[in-house]
Amino acid sequence: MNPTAPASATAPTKNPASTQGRIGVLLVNLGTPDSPNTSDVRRYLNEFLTDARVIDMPAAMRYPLFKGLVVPLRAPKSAKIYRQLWDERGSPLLYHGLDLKKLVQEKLGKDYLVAFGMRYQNPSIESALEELREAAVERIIVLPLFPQYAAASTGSVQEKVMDIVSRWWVVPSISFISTFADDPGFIATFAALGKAEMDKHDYDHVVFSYHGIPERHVLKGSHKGYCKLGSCCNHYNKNNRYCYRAQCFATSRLLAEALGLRDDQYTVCFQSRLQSRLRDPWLQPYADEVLKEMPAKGYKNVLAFSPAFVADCLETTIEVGEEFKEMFEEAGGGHWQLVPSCNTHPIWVDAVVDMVKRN
Ligand SMILES: C=CC1=C(C)c2cc3[nH]c(cc4nc(cc5[nH]c(cc1n2)c(C)c5CCC(=O)O)C(CCC(=O)O)=C4C)c(C)c3C=C
Ligand SMILES: [Fe+2]
Ligand SMILES: [Fe+2]
Repeated sequence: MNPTAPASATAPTKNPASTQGRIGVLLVNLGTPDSPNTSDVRRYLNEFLTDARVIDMPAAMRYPLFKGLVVPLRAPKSAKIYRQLWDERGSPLLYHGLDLKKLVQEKLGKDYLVAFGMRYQNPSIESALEELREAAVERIIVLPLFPQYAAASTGSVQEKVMDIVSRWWVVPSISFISTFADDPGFIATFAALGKAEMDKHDYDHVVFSYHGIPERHVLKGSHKGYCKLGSCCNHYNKNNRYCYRAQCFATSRLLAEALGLRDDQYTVCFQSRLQSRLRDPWLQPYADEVLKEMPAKGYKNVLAFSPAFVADCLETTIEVGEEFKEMFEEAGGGHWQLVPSCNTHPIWVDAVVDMVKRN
């Protein structure tokens, strides 16, 4: 060592500034078309239904079948329903997401930067992640806005995020909130929304209708073959934490408890199955079949929750709120009411903030 050399040449300069930056929060929902025009709906469905986590068949079959056949046939029909959904602010899934982002940012304050992206279409996950990268966030917490983990929803978001970030030269620390099926704040939000409806009307039965997925998807994710799609899903534990069916049952039990419902006062069912010629079974019972049988069982006034969604969208407002209502009334039912989703309910905003801070 040269004793005459200045200390600064050999020792690193002291850096008084901390390396600590803001924490990035990425909220992600599924996605929606840019407009309800058939061409935009077609582009959305093409991206959605060629995702290998949604349609889990070899690409050589998936592309010709879905891009070539299913989507061209489905797009005009879906566009018609999307036109029914669209309001002056556009697609509810999008504007509720952007509103939530703003409110969560306000509550989290300047130590956090909150971004919002969609798995399919816009704003893209790429653009949201780029916003966080530009701001040199210290780490990223990803919250896919699906209460119950499914490979087709949460898993797809995770894969997309990891794919993008893995191509960055500097890969930041990153963590995922993979399920919040039993989160107390999430349950408290739906309980409050449900109670508000129960105060307005007397109901003889409650329905918890979840987005369906193929049974195969559940079994593929079963830990060491634990899930048999039977009574195993009635208990939510470390062996089936990511079993979609067990999570839906756990959410329902907790909601029923919060609403003071006995076991015989509610029914769990699964909606929105994609009818395919392959006729693969989806999670059952199917919601449309369940609700048509209700009037004959004496359930004339039914309150319907859709707790697989934290924002109103096509699947809640149109499918449960309008199509199911019509089917129920045609089957002899009296009053059918959809409980609105969490959207920007203050308890939900606090729940998201809590989940982020706990992570
Ligand atoms: C709750 C999370 C969701 C899971 C799990 C999920 C699985 C899944 N979905 C399809 C097919 C379609 N879903 C569609 C709409 C849609 N799906 C979700 C969420 C989940 N899907 C949302 C939030 C929405 C609504 C988006 C909106 O813009 O409002 C559609 C498009 C509508 C239509 O044409 O009917 C399709 C198709 C499959 C095949 C699947 C699992 C394998
Ligand atoms: Fe879906
Ligand atoms: Fe299970």
